Amino acid sequence: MAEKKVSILNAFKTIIWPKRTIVFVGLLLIAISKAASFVTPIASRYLIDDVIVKKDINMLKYLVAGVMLAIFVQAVTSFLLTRILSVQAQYLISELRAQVQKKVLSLPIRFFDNTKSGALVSRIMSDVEGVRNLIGTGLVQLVGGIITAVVSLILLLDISVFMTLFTFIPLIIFSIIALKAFKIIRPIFRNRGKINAEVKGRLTETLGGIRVIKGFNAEQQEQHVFELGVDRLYQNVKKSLTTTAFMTSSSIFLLGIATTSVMGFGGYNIIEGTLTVGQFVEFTVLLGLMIAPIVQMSNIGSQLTEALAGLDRTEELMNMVAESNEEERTITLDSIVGRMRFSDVSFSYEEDKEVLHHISFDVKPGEVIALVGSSGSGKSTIAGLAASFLNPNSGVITIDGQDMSKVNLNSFRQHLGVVLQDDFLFEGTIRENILFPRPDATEDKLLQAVKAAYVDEFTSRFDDGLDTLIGERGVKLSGGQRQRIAIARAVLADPKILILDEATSSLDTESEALIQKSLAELTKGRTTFVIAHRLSTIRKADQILVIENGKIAEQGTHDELIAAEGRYYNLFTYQARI
Ligand SMILES: Nc1ncnc2c1ncn2[C@@H]1O[C@H](COP(=O)(O)OP(=O)(O)OP(=O)(O)O)[C@@H](O)[C@H]1O
Repeated sequence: MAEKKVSILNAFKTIIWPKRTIVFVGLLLIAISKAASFVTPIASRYLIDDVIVKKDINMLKYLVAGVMLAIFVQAVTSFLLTRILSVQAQYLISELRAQVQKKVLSLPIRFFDNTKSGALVSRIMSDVEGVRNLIGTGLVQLVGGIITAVVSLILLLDISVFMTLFTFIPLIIFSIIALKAFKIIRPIFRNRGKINAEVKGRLTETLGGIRVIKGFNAEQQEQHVFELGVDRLYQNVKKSLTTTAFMTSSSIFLLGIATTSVMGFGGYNIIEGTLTVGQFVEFTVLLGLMIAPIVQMSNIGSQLTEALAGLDRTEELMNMVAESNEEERTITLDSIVGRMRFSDVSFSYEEDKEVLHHISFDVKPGEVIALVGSSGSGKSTIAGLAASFLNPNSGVITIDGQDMSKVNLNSFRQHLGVVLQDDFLFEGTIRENILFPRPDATEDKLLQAVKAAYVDEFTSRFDDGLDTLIGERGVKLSGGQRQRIAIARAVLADPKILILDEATSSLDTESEALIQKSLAELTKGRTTFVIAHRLSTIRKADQILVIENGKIAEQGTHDELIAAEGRYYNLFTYQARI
């Protein structure tokens, strides 16, 4: 994936500007809040110089009332800031997550072959959280901090130019160090997101493949891989911590110098009579008011940096090309009969490594076409092309005479159904799993599908029938039962074109018979591409393509191919893997 940085300008344009009203309200609130924060230090000068020295009770009342009011204003603005900005930021995060997920789902299958799903989960869920710091309190605090620092500076200069300059030099040095540090930290944060995603991705795979890991006694190996991953994460955090630690310690040192100067010069000026005690106290409190946001800014700065890094990655993803190009794919298929033709189709996953060479064949509507051949010969690739998951490098695939590369993918896929080897069932009830391609199907249709796939044969034995929970928290189903649910799902979807990857696992004869019967029901009247592993399926196919090394080695019906005594005959007679 190409590295691409979103400039702050870009983040401003796409995230902050559309929410300008809310950000403006936030800025207004922070300005009010900060203005109120100056009341206490100013009041403290009057308290010492006027109220205490001149014993002015009347003024004391005004001072106390003023300070109370200021504190009340600060409390209210702080509540509103969090309430308005943080809620808005969280809303934006959920909106962005939905957008990113939509984008991810629109990417071609090839993308998913090359990207860990754990990494994608982190892209969708974590990376967009940076918005919280842009729209939320981060940016506003930064602006608030700047306002406070500038106003304090003016007030400080008003009290004593000399003292201010002396305290200011260390602060300038600190700011320069902080800016340099951010430059170092930003790429570290960027990298952290990547490492996090990789480690999470591997962990998800480890947990998903626990049977294989335990089966091969490979826990140690996985532990090792994970330890390396968390160590990379640790090294990354360590690097950023070193920089932050350096920043913190230099801030302590430089601020110490500033404080010492204030003590020295302040004490001297009071003795000399050029500074009142009240002014001295005001100066000290104001200095604190100015320094606090500067120190805080280093924190906010790194938050903003992290936010921008996360958004960089989101932007990268959002710029990827979706599989369906609506401008090129202009043909809409409202209804189809299901005639498919491959004309001189070649395909390669990687450049210069062609895996299918000049494939041509015709499938009539409703025909079952069996793809057989040794492992790696290209059967799944042909099925992938027929399902529009892949696009040919050269040659043309047509559906009902229309060039598939010009057909709108959604309009084609509404006529498509897939039943794959390791079919995907998710947490939920059996009913939900069958209904998922057609959530609005009537109960009648659902029951028909359930019957056709012989799902009722086992659900009738469950107390909750079709509403039985499956998955982690539910009942565990056998391979054959899972397959039948997948078949029922396809029957309900009622596609015109069906891609069927027959399971290789052998089932007991009874299950096998039920699956065969339900498959016969499913393929009736549908153009079916079946990656066939069972003799019974192949025998019944209208057409068999024997694929070898990405080419069609033989083509015909079972009887024709047996009579020809060629490759198929050999596969068949030697009971090789077909
Ligand atoms: N995502 C991919 N990226 C790169 N090469 C791939 C990819 N998928 C498959 N291939 C290669 O393409 C060739 C054909 O693979 P394909 O999966 O179509 O074979 P198959 O006949 O279905 O095999 P099997 O019966 O083992 O599933 C193989 O050489 C394989 O290594």
